[in-house]
Amino acid sequence: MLKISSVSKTFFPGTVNERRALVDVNLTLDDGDFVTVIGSNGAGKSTVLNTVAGRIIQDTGTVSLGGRDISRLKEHQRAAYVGRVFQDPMAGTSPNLTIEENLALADKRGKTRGLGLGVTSGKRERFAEALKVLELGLENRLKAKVGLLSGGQRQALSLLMATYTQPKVLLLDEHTAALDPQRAELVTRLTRKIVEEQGLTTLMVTHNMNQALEVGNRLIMMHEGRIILDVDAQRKTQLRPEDLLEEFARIKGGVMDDKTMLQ
Ligand SMILES: Nc1ncnc2c1ncn2[C@@H]1O[C@H](COP(=O)(O)OP(=O)(O)OP(=O)(O)O)[C@@H](O)[C@H]1O
Repeated sequence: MLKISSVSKTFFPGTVNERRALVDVNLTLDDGDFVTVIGSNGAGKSTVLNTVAGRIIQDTGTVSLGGRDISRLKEHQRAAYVGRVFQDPMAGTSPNLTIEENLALADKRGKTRGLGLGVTSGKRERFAEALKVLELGLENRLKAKVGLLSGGQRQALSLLMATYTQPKVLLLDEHTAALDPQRAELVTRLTRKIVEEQGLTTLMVTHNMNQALEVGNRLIMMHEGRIILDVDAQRKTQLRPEDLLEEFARIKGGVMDDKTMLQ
């Protein structure tokens, strides 16, 4: 279970640049919950993910995973529990290393690092088996440098790497946004498959409302640092993107003018 309790975060407090990124955010995910997160620009979506990952430490409140308070753990100390995929396909992989070396890195995540990235034949077999899930034929290219892969292939590999050691929570930060529609579709399909097969507890930020409605078993909408809407699985199946825009306008008394929210 992931529990975010009364978390607030203000950047540059007391200055002209003060930004209240999170205001008393409460969110509990049961094991296996797959929650999509939407909201206007600057709503606090990435900051929520950053506080779970430990990249940002909240001012007040706590974050706990499986009943353990991880609030004060540094990002690298949470690496064993938290998998993350970013928007940039280049961010999750090392271009100068081969596919199998990248997977060896993923395999070591959160463990004490040894010196080299020695890939034994046993490991190689396991990597090849895992790569088959992606249906991209990468299992036949274990010794290819990752820098040679396309953006979509790299993002699929990033996803596999982020989930390789079955993290307690998976954080997806607009991880399909930089891909063309076909590749985005592929990575979305793989995401559903991997999350479902491993029963991963997942938070996925997206600007694509169709994707937010189609994927996962719950949806939250954020605005100005707060969760303003929380939709369960059943209600989610009945909603259309237009309904979300209407909900936003109803709650905030304004119009969602972010074009990207209309995708
Ligand atoms: N590291 C930081 N330093 C200073 N301000 C930050 C930092 N990270 C976020 N902010 C500010 O906090 C607020 C929330 O930002 P956040 O990135 O969480 O929004 P978001 O919902 O992910 O937005 P977007 O959809 O535009 O990516 C914004 O006002 C942003 O400028």
